[in-house]
Amino acid sequence: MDLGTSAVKVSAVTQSGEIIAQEGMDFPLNQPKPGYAEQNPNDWVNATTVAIVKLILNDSLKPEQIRGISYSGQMHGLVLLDEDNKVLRPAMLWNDTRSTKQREEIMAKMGDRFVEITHNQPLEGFTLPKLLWVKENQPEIFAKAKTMLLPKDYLRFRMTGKLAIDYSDATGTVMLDVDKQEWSQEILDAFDIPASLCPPLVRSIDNTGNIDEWYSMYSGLSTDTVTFGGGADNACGAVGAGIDSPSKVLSSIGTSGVILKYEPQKETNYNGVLQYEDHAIPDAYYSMGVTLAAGFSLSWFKKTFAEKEDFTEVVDSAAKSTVGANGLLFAPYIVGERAPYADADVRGSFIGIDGIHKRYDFVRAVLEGIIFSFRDILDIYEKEGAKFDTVVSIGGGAKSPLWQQIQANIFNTKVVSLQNEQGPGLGAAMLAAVGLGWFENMQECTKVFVKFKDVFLPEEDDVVKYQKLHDIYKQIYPSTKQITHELVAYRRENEEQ
Ligand SMILES: Nc1ncnc2c1ncn2[C@@H]1O[C@H](COP(=O)(O)OP(=O)(O)O)[C@@H](O)[C@H]1O
Ligand SMILES: O=C(CO)[C@@H](O)[C@H](O)COP(=O)(O)O
Repeated sequence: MDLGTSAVKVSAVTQSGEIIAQEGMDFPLNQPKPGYAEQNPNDWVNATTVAIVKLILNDSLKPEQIRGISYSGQMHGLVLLDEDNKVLRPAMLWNDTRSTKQREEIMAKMGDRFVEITHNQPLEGFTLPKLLWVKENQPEIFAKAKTMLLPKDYLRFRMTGKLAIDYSDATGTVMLDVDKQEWSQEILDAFDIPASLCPPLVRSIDNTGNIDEWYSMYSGLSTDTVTFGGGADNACGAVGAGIDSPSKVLSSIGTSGVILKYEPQKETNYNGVLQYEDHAIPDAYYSMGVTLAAGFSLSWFKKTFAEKEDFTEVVDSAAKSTVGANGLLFAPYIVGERAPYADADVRGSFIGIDGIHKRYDFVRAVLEGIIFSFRDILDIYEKEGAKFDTVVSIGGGAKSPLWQQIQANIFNTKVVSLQNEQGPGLGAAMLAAVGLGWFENMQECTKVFVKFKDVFLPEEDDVVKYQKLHDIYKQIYPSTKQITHELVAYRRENEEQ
């Protein structure tokens, strides 16, 4: 099960790694104020159940055939439960950036020590600043909170009645001591958070209990089906895309965008410039830079300017434009940014709008701007000495061959796609396959499950043009930071009146 931000996607995968059926269901994202991003955890459960029922009824999957279930989940989102395990407030998601004050307080109190423990900066997107926001702004809810879960862990809880979190999602809370691999008592003490809020830690391949009677009745699943720990969606995406060495890089275009590198050693620390997380693969790690609005920028554009049209046709229209969209650039900071600029209040821009531009130039600029932002992350890795020979492209954005060719040209590296762009869902299934004992380890499972499809090679002339355009693109952030901050402040003042 891949619990994304736009939808849940449930895939049925055989012992030889064939995806034999896939069902999904969308759910809404609520943005009631600037910087807020929330979802109702019950929407995740209902949407997942509808997808499971469709698998059983439409795809004729027999419940007793389903041996194991594992989970890939949107990261960092805060779900708070009371003493009866009832949801206390809407989940605050990874792209909710209201907690700048709390982020600053964490740094003021713990500074470099925080980065030493967690290998991360306490950015607004992560769970701890959100928890502190609730503590400060909704003390009556914080007082009632008995358990904190991340999105996929809430889903698992509703299916099994058991509380657990895997290490890859636990690092994303920035409350885990990465060196000790346990909840950081030092951080919990510093911010007066009861340790009992933190659920038990499990490995991604660990058995987390069978489907319980209630969920079996509700969904039609069998109580013989076993669940497994699962992982953060980017960890699972990397597993499903076969990112098993530091020379391959993952490019994921979901709601967010991610450039991710496999890290064999725990000791690596990017001092919070890039995220550093426990992997879903036991005893491995990964680092990544996140563009907050990748697929989200494209979906916003489509919803706003081409609502009734077919998604693929709108994306394909970008082929009518040129490299550089006839001199139009787009910066995808439409909900703020995380990497390389950790700035919750910057906003996006189209730069260079000309009377000759057509809508397809804007579409092209959106596709290119998102990949320029990915290029910024690759630049950080290359400065650190990394050398990549292959980019594996996953996520909804990987449905577009044009977008993958643009990636090959902007990255000046070979891009390959998967037979099914559902990397995180496949990765989750691989965790269940290893958990069930079908394979000795993740490496053995990768050999059978991960299958590549198309290859996109860099085209020399376009590579040169994109290098020039990226140099221009890099000027957008420093040139627009102040202006866009003032516009966000203006909006806040006016919405508060
Ligand atoms: N046909 C398409 N071509 C390119 N991109 C697409 C297409 N359809 C959807 N997308 C993009 O895929 C994104 C969703 O990707 P997905 O991996 O499902 O996200 P999530 O896991 O966050 O729910 C959307 O935001 C959209 O921009
Ligand atoms: O915040 C992050 C990673 O740190 C995001 O990547 C979320 O994990 C959401 O993923 P998608 O819904 O875009 O797949």
